[in-house]
Amino acid sequence: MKKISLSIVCLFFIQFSFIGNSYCLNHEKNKNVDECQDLKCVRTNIDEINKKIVLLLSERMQYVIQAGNIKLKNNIATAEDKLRASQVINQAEKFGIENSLPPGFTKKVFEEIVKGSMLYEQKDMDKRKVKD
Ligand SMILES: O=C(O)C(=O)C[C@]1(C(=O)O)C=C[C@@H](O)C=C1
Repeated sequence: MKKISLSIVCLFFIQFSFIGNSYCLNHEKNKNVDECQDLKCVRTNIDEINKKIVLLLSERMQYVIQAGNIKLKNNIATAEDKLRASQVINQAEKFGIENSLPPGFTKKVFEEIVKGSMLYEQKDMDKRKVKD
């Protein structure tokens, strides 16, 4: 009942006010995990975290592309740096464990991130090589 009346109030707000609009559509966002007691709330927050992860990956990729630019300037034609890649993965795995993630989880995620980054960096470097 409480939910239905809140929805009616929200429908009214969405029609007539910007502040009400954002409150009604966003009030489940950024709830801490203990405040989230239903799947809808949990999934709303997971979706928001996913967006933050994607934004960080996009920012990271800009630095990866810049690494490729610097390599080309220094006459290095290969994006892959195996030593650095394994340092990045091991450092992330250690930090993951320190932050309560299951062993091996962060390693797997970062293996994919670093491999995908390297392939995209190489593609971009090859494109530039042809152009210059
Ligand atoms: O540090 C570099 O040289 C990069 O190009 C970045 C990066 C990474 O994603 O962290 C990508 C490819 C290399 O194999 C190593 C590391």
